[in-house]
Amino acid sequence: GLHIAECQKKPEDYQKVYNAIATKLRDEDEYDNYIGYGPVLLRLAWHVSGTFEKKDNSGGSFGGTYRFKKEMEDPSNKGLQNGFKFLSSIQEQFPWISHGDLYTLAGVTAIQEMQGPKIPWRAGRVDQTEDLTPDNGRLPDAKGDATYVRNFYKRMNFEDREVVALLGAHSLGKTHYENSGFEGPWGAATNVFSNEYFNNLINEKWEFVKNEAGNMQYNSDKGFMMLPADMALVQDPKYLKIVKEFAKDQDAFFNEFGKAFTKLIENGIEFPKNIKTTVFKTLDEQE
Ligand code: HEM
Ligand SMILES: Nc1cccc2nccn12
Repeated sequence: GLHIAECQKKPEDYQKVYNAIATKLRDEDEYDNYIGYGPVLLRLAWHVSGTFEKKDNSGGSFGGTYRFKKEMEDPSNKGLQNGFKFLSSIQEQFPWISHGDLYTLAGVTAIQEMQGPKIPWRAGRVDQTEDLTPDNGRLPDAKGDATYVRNFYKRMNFEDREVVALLGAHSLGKTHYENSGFEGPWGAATNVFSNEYFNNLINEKWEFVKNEAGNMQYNSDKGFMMLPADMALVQDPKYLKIVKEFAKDQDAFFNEFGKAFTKLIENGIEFPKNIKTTVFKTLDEQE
């Protein structure tokens, strides 16, 4: 059955955690050739939530099971240990926060501090025991085509528009051979949230090439790259229509992403009425 959220702390307590993560993001800006920790924290929040299986309500962000070996060492999670290590000092400073709340709050902080949309967030995830750790293999394959991507996200109750919006997060950070067998973009990696990904999909001239790890990927002459699963969004007519809309209208993209990301990090959890939604202030808004 659904997990019921439980929370004893107040919204201002979580704003303190947000501020500690946001301050550390600013201080430790050299990570990954000065991309910073934003993208990898966002990917961590997505990966701990993307294990959700609606059929038996297993996986998902509630239990914080990423902290256990089986999930941390899932090949799909390679590289996320950098995000986990970044959060260890935050965990020490706020020992009362559950792991699921910490990982998802860190993803929200990363998005907002990278000038992305506001992401409504609720506390109350409760650490579960190791036996509830979901098996490896629940996260999507980068080689998937549009049919694969559409079917994959059905497992988490996401429709086309939500899927296209969520993939817009690929305007951030980069791929690394040592993590996933894909590499790039070169020089153009960013840490500012935008709809650039959609404009690149449409406007760049793409070449489908075998990379140095033996995997096929799309490269553009401007140094951008796309995964096969990215390119699926312009190969499928229904996805393409939404890509074109988000390429033109950044607000529409931001709006859709904000809703879909909250849904992603809350999948499988029931929040009692007394647990209020928090919209955190960015550091800039508090200065
Ligand atoms: C079809 C679905 C998806 C696939 C196949 C996919 C695959 C990948 C791969 C292979 C990487 C490179 C990892 C590395 O080499 O370090 C990556 C990076 C990334 N992904 Fe996705 N992803 C998907 C959906 C998402 C979603 C839904 C989000 C967030 C909402 C997301 C956020 C990110 C971010 C921020 C990075 C950059 C990480 C960094 O720079 O360290 N991805 N993704
Ligand atoms: N930055 C980034 C990360 C992951 C996938 C991806 N595709 C295009 C760009 N991109």
